[in-house]
Amino acid sequence: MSMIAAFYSGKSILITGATGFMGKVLMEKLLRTSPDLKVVYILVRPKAGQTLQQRVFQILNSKLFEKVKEFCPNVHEKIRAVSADLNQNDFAISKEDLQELLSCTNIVFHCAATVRFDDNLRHAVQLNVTATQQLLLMASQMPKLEAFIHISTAFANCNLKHIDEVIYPCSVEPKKIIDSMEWLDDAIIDEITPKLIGDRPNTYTYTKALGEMVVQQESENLNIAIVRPSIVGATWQEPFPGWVDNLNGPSGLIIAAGKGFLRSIRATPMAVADLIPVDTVVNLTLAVGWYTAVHRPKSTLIYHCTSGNLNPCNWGKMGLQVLATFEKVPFERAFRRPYADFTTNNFTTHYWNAVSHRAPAIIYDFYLRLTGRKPRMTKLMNRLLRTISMLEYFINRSWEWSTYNTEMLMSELSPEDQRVFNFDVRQLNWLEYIENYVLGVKKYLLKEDMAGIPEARQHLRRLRNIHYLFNTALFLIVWRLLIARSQMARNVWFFIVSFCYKFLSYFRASSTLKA
Ligand SMILES: CCCCCCCCCCCCCCCCCCCCCCCCCC(=O)SCCNC(=O)CCNC(=O)[C@H](O)C(C)(C)COP(=O)(O)OP(=O)(O)OC[C@H]1O[C@@H](n2cnc3c(N)ncnc32)[C@H](O)[C@@H]1OP(=O)(O)O
Ligand SMILES: NC(=O)C1=CN([C@@H]2O[C@H](COP(=O)(O)OP(=O)(O)OC[C@H]3O[C@@H](n4cnc5c(N)ncnc54)[C@H](OP(=O)(O)O)[C@@H]3O)[C@@H](O)[C@H]2O)C=CC1
Repeated sequence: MSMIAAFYSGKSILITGATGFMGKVLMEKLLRTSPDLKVVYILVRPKAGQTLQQRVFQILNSKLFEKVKEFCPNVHEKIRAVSADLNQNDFAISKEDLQELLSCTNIVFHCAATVRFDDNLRHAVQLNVTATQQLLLMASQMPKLEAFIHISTAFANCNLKHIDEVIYPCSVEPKKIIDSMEWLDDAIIDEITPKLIGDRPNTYTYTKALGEMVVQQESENLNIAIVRPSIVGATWQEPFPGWVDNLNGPSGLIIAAGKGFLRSIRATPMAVADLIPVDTVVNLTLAVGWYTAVHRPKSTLIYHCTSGNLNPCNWGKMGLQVLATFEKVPFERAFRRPYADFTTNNFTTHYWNAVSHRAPAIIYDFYLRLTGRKPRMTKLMNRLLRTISMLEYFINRSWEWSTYNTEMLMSELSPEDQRVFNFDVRQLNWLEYIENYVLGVKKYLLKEDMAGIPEARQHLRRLRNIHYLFNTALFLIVWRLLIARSQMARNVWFFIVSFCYKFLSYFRASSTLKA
């Protein structure tokens, strides 16, 4: 019997960010392994014209939740969606709902965040710092609370090379930042943002670091732990391999490469690709919830959920395996044949951006215009290049994260828990994982049918022929222009033609003699 699964039975669990990538997998695993839990409260906001009930219905009826229903047929009754917007004061939760949450919650998993790298500081602070502070305040009024688990990121301190499982203070107190956001206007905030974030690459990593400081400040009153995952990728094993549902991390770039948009990217092939499967993060998070509640460690423990120090994979190996998988399972309706390479300096990056990204986009838009359609490729390509520029920071550096607490926790688990809540990334076979990841992107993100593979292959063959034809035509045009303008080109052309003529005459003469 799993001690962790038994621990969650009968419990009331509050999850923020349950509609997000990680939140969904967390909810799924909880319901599958502890179907006897009392209730899962999820804070949800209406979004994109959908009410919260519609959103929850859609999630629970998705492929991800198919297996859960075998173990927990009344899954709909176990989920209680509470209308809440973390951007609002007191989360805009109704009084009755708030009362129920305060009086019943046993465990809090705080996953909600803005993970956008380009968010303005005000919004990032609101969600990643102020909302965390407010949730902690709520938690401090929960008499039955046993543990509060905060999901941060291993990149909160990406300005350092070696990162320990400790909280590193930021130069300005989070409370001061929160206060200043109330009275500073947007223009001034934009101006001071670079100074505040310092040597971090974006507001996301900075506000996640501030969020950790807020958590630390409340840790005297609460039983808290922090989980810091690195780059969260598709599922490794559970509920099935390769599940992914958003473009974050490598997923968007896998699509861009598979569809032939992305042809080169500035990356360091030997830099560690610190990817971690989402089910591994969820297993660790649930184990941390159990350990924090049952063992009540004296201080706030931080757990790194990273792969680099235990089972490293680099971007070069990952890229090659991604490309190899495209050979086996091509994506449908590709723009160009999938081929991409890493560039390592500014000059080659600019060159390949111009030749492999911008030029084909301009040519394709010209073709769209000629055929009376609206050009769109240049715009799309510009957005892709902007996205890449924001991810580059993370694929050209390596970090070292210590994992003492994570390893300590692993050793505390019973063999059964180590199996059911496996977060031992040493068992991960990268090549198999990446292949399943690419397949998952095709099936669950692009919603492409495997039956369409022969047609996709045929489309790629057509693209190859167009490519050869285009290159030959281009060569002939350039050559023709050169011959018209340069004596040297004419001499070379004359030499080649006469050489071919002589060769053919010799060949013809020798075959006549033999006959
Ligand atoms: C040796 C030879 C081998 C050769 C091999 C060659 C290999 C070739 C194979 C390639 C694979 C191998 C390399 C993998 C490298 C992975 C790097 C990962 C680093 C991640 C580090 C994370 C560390 C921190 C982890 C954390 O702790 S946090 C979680 C991470 N957080 C994020 O990853 C948010 C990022 N995103 C945004 O910050 C916003 O997305 C924003 C970007 C501002 C746009 O924003 P915007 O343009 O305003 O609007 P959107 O609506 O968002 O998107 C607008 C348009 O961009 C598209 N699009 C959104 N996203 C992405 C995305 N990712 N990738 C691509 N496209 C994307 C979207 O499809 C939409 O297209 P459209 O609709 O126009 O067609
Ligand atoms: N993905 C990754 O690579 C990594 C993620 N993390 C951390 O893991 C956690 C989860 O990330 P992930 O699941 O990937 O992120 P997602 O963007 O997929 O999910 C974010 C969640 O936060 C919710 N949320 C955002 N704004 C609000 C709001 N105003 N009110 C209520 N809910 C809101 C979203 O709700 P809605 O659906 O309504 O938008 C969604 O459920 C985050 O704390 C992130 O920092 C850490 C390392 C890496």
